[in-house]
Amino acid sequence: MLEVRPVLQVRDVSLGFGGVRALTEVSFEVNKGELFSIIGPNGAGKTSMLNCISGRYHPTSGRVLLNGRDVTDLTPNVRATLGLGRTFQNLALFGHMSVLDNIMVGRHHLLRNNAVTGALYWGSGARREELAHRRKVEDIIDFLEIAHIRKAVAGTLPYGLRKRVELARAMAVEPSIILLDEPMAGMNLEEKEDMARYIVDLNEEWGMTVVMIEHDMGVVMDISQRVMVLEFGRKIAEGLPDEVMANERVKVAYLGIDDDEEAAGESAA
Ligand SMILES: Nc1ncnc2c1ncn2[C@@H]1O[C@H](COP(=O)(O)OP(=O)(O)OP(=O)(O)O)[C@@H](O)[C@H]1O
Repeated sequence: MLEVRPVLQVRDVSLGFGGVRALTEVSFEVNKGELFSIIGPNGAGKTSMLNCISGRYHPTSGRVLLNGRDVTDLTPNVRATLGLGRTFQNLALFGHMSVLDNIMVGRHHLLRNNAVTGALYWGSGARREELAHRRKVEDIIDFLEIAHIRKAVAGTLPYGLRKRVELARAMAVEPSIILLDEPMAGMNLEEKEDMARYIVDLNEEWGMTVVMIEHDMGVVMDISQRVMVLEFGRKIAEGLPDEVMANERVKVAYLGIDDDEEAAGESAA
């Protein structure tokens, strides 16, 4: 039987900033094709965890494995070449560049022929490669329905569209897993619904493995296949959305609902 290897394995990851323990021995795995969300109250360690996975932070202890390979000591750029894509909580687009150029930047490391060889051998391999890249980028543009703004300067676009362009750029890397840091933050309801649909399609139609941090609980519970809950840097629950919602510790820690208190309140009334 074929072994199903997780795309992402996080093993006993701890992270400290001076006296602050941002993460304490957190372990979890994400399988190919999953849409996995990390939730928790403010300061629970969600962004710290995403940064440990992407390589922006290095865990004080513990390991991070990508497609079975230990990447703990590798830089974010090397992790990107190994199939890790990400978007940021605060947008990280090149504001002065066009939408198309922003997306092409995402594909830069995939270009085998660089500018010099491309100039020398234009008309052969480099040209074919360039065309293949353009086609891939066009697929992404079609998928995210941003064809009408391809030439627009990224910095001039409304926030919701800039978030979509950022997703396009992350997709352009052709990652085996994509990390989404609060993809709906700052969006209105309509923009949120659109983004949720793109994420679900990305997962279901493109088969992309997704790890998402998101504060909007409704969206998280609607679209995630599995959810992990952090509190004070520790994992307090992991499972199907319904299981997590029903978990007593989660209700108290995250939602501020205590069933015992509720029952006591009802019987006193
Ligand atoms: N660069 C840093 N330097 C010092 N402390 C940090 C740093 N980054 C995070 N922390 C601390 O680590 C803890 C976890 O923070 P983190 O931002 O990971 O939580 P979070 O769950 O993402 O919070 P939020 O939902 O508010 O974004 C917090 O106590 C935070 O103050």
